[in-house]
Amino acid sequence: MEPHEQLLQWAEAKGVKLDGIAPQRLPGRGMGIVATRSIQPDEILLEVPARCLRSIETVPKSLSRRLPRDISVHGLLAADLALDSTDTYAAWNAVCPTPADFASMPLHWPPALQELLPGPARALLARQRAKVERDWAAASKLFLSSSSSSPSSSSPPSDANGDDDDDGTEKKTEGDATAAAADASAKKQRFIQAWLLVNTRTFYHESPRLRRRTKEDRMVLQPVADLFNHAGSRTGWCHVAFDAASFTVRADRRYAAGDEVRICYGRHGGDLLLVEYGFVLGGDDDDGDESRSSHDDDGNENGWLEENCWDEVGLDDVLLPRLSDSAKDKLSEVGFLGGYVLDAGTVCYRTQVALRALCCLEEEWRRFIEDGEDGDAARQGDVDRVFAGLLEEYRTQTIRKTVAKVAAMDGEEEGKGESSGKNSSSTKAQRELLCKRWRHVDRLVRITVKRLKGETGMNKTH
Ligand SMILES: C[S@@+](CC[C@H](N)C(=O)[O-])C[C@H]1O[C@@H](n2cnc3c(N)ncnc32)[C@H](O)[C@@H]1O
Repeated sequence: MEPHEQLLQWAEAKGVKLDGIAPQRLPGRGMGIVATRSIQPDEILLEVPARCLRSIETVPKSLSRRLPRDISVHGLLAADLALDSTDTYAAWNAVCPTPADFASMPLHWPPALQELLPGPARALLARQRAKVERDWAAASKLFLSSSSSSPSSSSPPSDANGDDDDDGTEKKTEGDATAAAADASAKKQRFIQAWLLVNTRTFYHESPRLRRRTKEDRMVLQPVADLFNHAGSRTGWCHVAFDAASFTVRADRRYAAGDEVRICYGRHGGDLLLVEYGFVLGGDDDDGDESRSSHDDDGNENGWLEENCWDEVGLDDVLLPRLSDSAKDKLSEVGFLGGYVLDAGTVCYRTQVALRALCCLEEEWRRFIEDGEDGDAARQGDVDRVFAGLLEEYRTQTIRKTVAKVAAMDGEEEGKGESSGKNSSSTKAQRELLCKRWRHVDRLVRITVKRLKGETGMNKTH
């Protein structure tokens, strides 16, 4: 029997109900959920009773009492996943991604490649790393203490894949510094693997205990529901809801047998999806060739943006280096320094403010902030021209050069990093993912340049 069939057997015995759907392996997406018959809008496709959740409530006391009281729920669940040596969740663990599957996560990329991520993705990665390190700092004592291998059993822990090569207790007593360092590193890697599982598979939930936590930390794991992939279109994803008794997933529309059924992880742009989930949505058939006129350029319904309608491009790297120190001070005073973005249809108001700090007189700039964009229509054309120039330069000087640099990198050089995916095929996949992300950035920038040049003013902000 396939692991996902065993998971279903285990989950259904615990009260999980699937109706008209089943897990299936899908090319390029790992596991996913597909319709097994035609489905009508509003049908309940999945019910996961609260007793099946893996949560702060299910972490054994033998583990939680040995961790700091203020450890995040994320850290606690990761420690539980990494150190659980019982077979309670064996059927569930067997369908979870392996460390090799997580080679696509930028956290595991070689530093040379991480440095070439778009600015917002680099910032997200730095925040993610800080969270991992904070949680590891809280959990590491337990992992590294000699008797800590398995708080809930006397046998050594095994990870989700049965890759049980960790005999930490013995190594530590050898007094061998090298072996101890390798052991510590392996334990940290195991923790990070579990941390990423939690990061990519949890659902927002509220229980009395979770309500005492920050919103960001109100997370639970649920079996089977964690096999739904993400849809980034405005429509075309099922509704997920919970109450005290259960989670339910309800069909948003009709599905034919064989259609993939997805949910929406949130209104996430491409940088976030890449850093937090390790994938990039949307086609990749565009090499930036200006001579080809693609319907995608207008972001119309059939284009690539349909697949990730919430995609956006961070512009801090475009604008901040252009601003003088005094312009930055002024922007900072009014709360508009940084955080500049554009999407397929709009350029954010913060960007408009920063652009005027670049190319308008101070009184015009102040009037714009006070009156909003409508008070400044006469200057909009000049601002658009300057902005289009900056974006075109960004395309030639940053985007294209970065894509060329990534394409020219070879796996051996990258392998010097601390990547978990050191073999050349995984680093090639990492490079392709990064290039794909940059090509999407390029397309959004190109769409904006066209609009700036083709219209008298940018009348949309967000
Ligand atoms: C909650 S899991 C979904 C199930 C997952 N595909 C699996 O094999 O277990 C989230 C992960 O699925 C993958 N994923 C989700 N949506 C995707 C999509 N639209 N395209 C490609 N990969 C996707 C990413 O690797 C993400 O980190």
